Amino acid sequence: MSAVLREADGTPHDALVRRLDAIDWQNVHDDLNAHGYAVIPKLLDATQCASAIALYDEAALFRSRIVMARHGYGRGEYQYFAYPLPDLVATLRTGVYPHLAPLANRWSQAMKIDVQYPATHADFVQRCHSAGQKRPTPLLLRYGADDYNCLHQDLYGEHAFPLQLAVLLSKPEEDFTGGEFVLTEQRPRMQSVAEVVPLQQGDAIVFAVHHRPVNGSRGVYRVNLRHGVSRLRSGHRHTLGVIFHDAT
Ligand SMILES: O=C(O)CCC(=O)C(=O)O
Ligand SMILES: [Fe+2]
Repeated sequence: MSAVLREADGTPHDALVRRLDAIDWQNVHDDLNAHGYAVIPKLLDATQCASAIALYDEAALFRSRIVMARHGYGRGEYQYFAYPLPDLVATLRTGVYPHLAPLANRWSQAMKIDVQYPATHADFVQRCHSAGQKRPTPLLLRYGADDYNCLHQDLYGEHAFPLQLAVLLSKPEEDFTGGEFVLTEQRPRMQSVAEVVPLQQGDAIVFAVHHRPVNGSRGVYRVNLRHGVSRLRSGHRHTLGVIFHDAT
């Protein structure tokens, strides 16, 4: 291959940045406004998914490992990355954030929450660090047969970015069965609604961490979201989770 071609192809980092730039973010915002989540098909290719799964066994990359059953979180395990984050994770975190911050700000205003988010992730994470939230929260999750993830919210301190991202790294029906991504919405004085989100390998889901605004007949109200994973019937399932705020 000629040097010119190599330059044009660029590094894996460049490829992911180009992929992020090609996304129709208005469409992502529209889906988030309508449903509280948006799917970005094929955010990562099969090679990127395989490299991300392989990171799980590199203990030095992580700051802690959680066995979910020990805490009543479900069954399965996950590990939080340490700083510095691996390239792929850092690129996703800093590359996706600026596309979501404008929507986060509109949601704040709609819900009359007195918080605005800066345009860059560097500035937002600086805010977290100044408040003592210094530990990185991106994580890799690993589930086997009969494992599941209880409905939860990834809040780790006073500062919380209202949207997060998860990428399914494994192939449904081939690598695992069952293990569906589930979201619930608790509406004021009403019963909760559940939604199962079908994902393919490499698909990302962007979803509300905690609250989102919904337009009702008497103005905007707040719904409370939780997410989790239904029980795997067989196989292994890996996910990469990207949360934008750091933890205390
Ligand atoms: O494994 C999943 O799909 C859910 C992961 C999760 O809870 C997260 O990324 O915060
Ligand atoms: Fe989560």
